[in-house]
Amino acid sequence: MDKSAHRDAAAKRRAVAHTGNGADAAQHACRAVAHHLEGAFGSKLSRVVLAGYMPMRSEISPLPLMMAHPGPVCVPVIVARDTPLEFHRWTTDAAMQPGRFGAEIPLLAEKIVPQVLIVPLLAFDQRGYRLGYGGGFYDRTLAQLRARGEVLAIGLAYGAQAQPAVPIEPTDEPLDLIATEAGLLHVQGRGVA
Ligand SMILES: Nc1nc2c(c(=O)[nH]1)N(C=O)[C@@H](CNc1ccc(C(=O)N[C@@H](CCC(=O)O)C(=O)O)cc1)CN2
Ligand SMILES: Nc1ncnc2c1ncn2[C@@H]1O[C@H](COP(=O)(O)OP(=O)(O)OP(=O)(O)O)[C@@H](O)[C@H]1O
Repeated sequence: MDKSAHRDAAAKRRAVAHTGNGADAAQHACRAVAHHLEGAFGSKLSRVVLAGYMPMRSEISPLPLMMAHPGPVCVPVIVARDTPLEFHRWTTDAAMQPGRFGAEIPLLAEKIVPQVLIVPLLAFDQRGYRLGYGGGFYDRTLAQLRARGEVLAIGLAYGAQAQPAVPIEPTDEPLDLIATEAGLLHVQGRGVA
C-alpha cells in the first residue's frame, strides 16, 4: 500500500474512533499527559510553554489539556510549504480565524517557542513514528527545535490509531511519548522510557 492509500485507511479508522466516544477518550488521554507533565516538571510547569493544536477532521481533542495547562499555550501556524511551523500564543478566549489547511489560528500573531509539543497524527507505531497529512511540517519543526535544545514531543491519539509499523522516511522525527485513552506509551530509547 502506498503512503496516500495508507493515509486514507488511517483516516477512516480514526473517524470511527472519533464518532464512538471521542470526547471521553480525549479527556482520558489529556489527563494522562497532564499527569506526566506534573511529574516531569513539578513546580516549573507554569513556566513550560505547551504547543497544542486546534482539532480538525476527526483528530482527538487536546483542548482539555490546553485549557488546564498552568503555563503559556500556543498552536501551530503554517508559514509556507516545506517550512517549519510557527507557534502563536493561544488562550481560551482568544479570537481565532481560519488558517491554511483547515485548522484555526489566533487572530493576533504572538510567536512563542514551545518546549512540549502535543502532536496530531493519523496513525502511530510503538517506535514513536507517526503518519500525518503529508506536509512534513512536524518533521521539519521537530528537527529544528531539537537542534536548538530540549523538546518533548507527545503524540495524542485514539488507541485504535496504533499500527504495527507505519511507513517511514529518513526525515521522520520520532515522538517521545504517545498518549491515548488507555494511557501513556513511552517510546524506547527516547530518554523518558
Ligand atoms: N489540527 C491540526 N493543525 C495543524 C496540523 C495538523 O495536522 N492538525 N498540521 C500538521 O502538519 C499543520 C497543518 N498541516 C496540514 C497539512 C496538509 C493537509 C492536507 O489537507 N493535506 C492533503 C493532502 C496534501 C497532499 O499530499 O497533496 C490531504 O490530507 O488531503 C492538512 C493540514 C498545522 N496545523
Ligand atoms: N527535515 C526535512 N527536510 C526535508 N524534507 C523533509 C523534512 N521533513 C520531511 N520532509 C519531507 O516532507 C514530505 C512529507 O513528509 P511526511 O510524509 O513524513 O509528512 P507527515 O509527517 O505525514 O506530515 P505532517 O508532519 O505535516 O503532519 C516527505 O517527502 C519528506 O521527505
